[in-house]
Amino acid sequence: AGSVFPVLVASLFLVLVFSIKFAVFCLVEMPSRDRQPPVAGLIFNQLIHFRDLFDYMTFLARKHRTYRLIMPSHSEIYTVDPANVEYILKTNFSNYSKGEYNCGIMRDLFGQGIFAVDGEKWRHQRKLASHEFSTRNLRNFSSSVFRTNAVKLVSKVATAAEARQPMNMQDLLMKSTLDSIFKVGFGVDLGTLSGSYESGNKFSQAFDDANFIVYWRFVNILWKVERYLNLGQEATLKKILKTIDDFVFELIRIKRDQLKNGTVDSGKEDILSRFLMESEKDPENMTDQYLRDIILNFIIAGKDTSANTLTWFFYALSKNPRIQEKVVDDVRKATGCKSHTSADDFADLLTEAALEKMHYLHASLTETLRLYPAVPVDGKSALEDDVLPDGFKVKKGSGVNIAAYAMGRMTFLWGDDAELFIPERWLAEDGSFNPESPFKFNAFLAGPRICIGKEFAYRQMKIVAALLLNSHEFKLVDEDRVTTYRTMFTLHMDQGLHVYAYPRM
Ligand code: HEM
Repeated sequence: AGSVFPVLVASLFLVLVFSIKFAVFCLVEMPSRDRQPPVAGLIFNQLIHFRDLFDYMTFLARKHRTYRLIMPSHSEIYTVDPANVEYILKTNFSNYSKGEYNCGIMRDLFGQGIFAVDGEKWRHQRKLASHEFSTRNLRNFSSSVFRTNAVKLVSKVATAAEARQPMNMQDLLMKSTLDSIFKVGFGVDLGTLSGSYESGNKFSQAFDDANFIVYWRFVNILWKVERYLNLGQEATLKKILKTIDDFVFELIRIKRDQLKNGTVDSGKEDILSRFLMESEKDPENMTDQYLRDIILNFIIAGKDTSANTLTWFFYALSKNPRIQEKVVDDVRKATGCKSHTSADDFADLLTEAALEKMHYLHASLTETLRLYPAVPVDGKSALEDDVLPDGFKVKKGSGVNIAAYAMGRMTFLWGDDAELFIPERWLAEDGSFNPESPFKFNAFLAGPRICIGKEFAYRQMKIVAALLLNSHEFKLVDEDRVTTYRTMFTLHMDQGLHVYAYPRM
């Protein structure tokens, strides 16, 4: 109790300072309209609304397309204006970096990995990763891994369907995508879906918990004090990070041994092996610690995003049986498969050409990302004073956030039916997919830091969705249950997605 007291005093003091600052803003700055974005509140408001944070941002964005929240050290600006988004992500890219504020929060988990660095470190990793993702080798290898793992997933679902048992699809999808990313990224069969590898499951749970606790720091301005005193969530995080680190360093050790013994197949080197070979040329910079960071960033990039999107996709389809049937028609037409086929046979039909023909499935996944973007908010920091296209000033050091979740719900962007799930909005008259500007639909962001894995993710999601839907029909266990997210970096469904599956003819 003794160590809690200083935190309590510090909190009260900060609340007092904040309240005075806020009063000064309201009384002095607001009426004079210095053309900074309107103040929508204090960062404390986000603390109160932490559980429904992204909906709270949506609520504020309906009032002001660009607004700011006041913090002790700086303002955090939020925008849903596509012109601003284009300006921040592309036109004046060099003025909007991740910044020390965001990177400082993320460092314990993400280290010096691509998500949490700027400048030279970012350029180096971006170049290496972009090269990897563009190779035909990786495309072929990853597609075959996706097919193999999706067939295993169908078999899990079939077992539950036969026993008429409900299943948590989010859990199964998370395990399946984690297995895929480990195989493609690091050449390792983790086997979390089959439950064959206990430490893989422990690692996965630790990773999700760390994602949640680190995100909490964005609203808990006392996190550094708590970390220093080793209290509460910060004490838990410390333990979790140890589990994560032990696991990843062991992985690096195994891969280094494999490389030394020449047991890596040179035609199919996974991404980690390539980074390791790179590290031999540059051992001073590419230390084990740096490799650990690259690996963790890669996992969060590749596991949570695709699994979260698929989870919301199955949720939307279970809510809309008509759309579910249309997706099944689409995948069967594209593969030339007239009725039920075994998962193994159907997987062979999922060639790149067939996947490209699946316009309705592509539209449904994109509609999912519009309403449930896997990365719901993306934060940058202004290096210099600036003025956004909507005329609002940005002060040096301000946070600038692109609120993708809120953007997907704006009627001024998507029309009065913005909150409804309508894949058809993405289709041209001839049924082909019609993309939107990446500054309006920004689930993958845009500009020089656009997601590297976009094509990879669509390919994976299409293979998994096609195989599952060709074999089973999905219905929610409880139609009336309120479904929401767990606030963190990625849009996890809170409490999972519980469905029944029925074999499809
Ligand atoms: C539905 C799936 C996905 C979505 C919605 C998505 C979205 C995003 C977003 C919003 C960012 C920007 C994050 C930021 O700057 O803070 C990003 C970056 C990135 N994504 Fe994805 N992503 C997906 C899948 C993947 C996959 C499967 C991979 C790789 C296996 C991947 C690799 C990356 C990488 C390496 C970056 C960092 C790019 C940079 O900073 O230059 N993503 N992604």
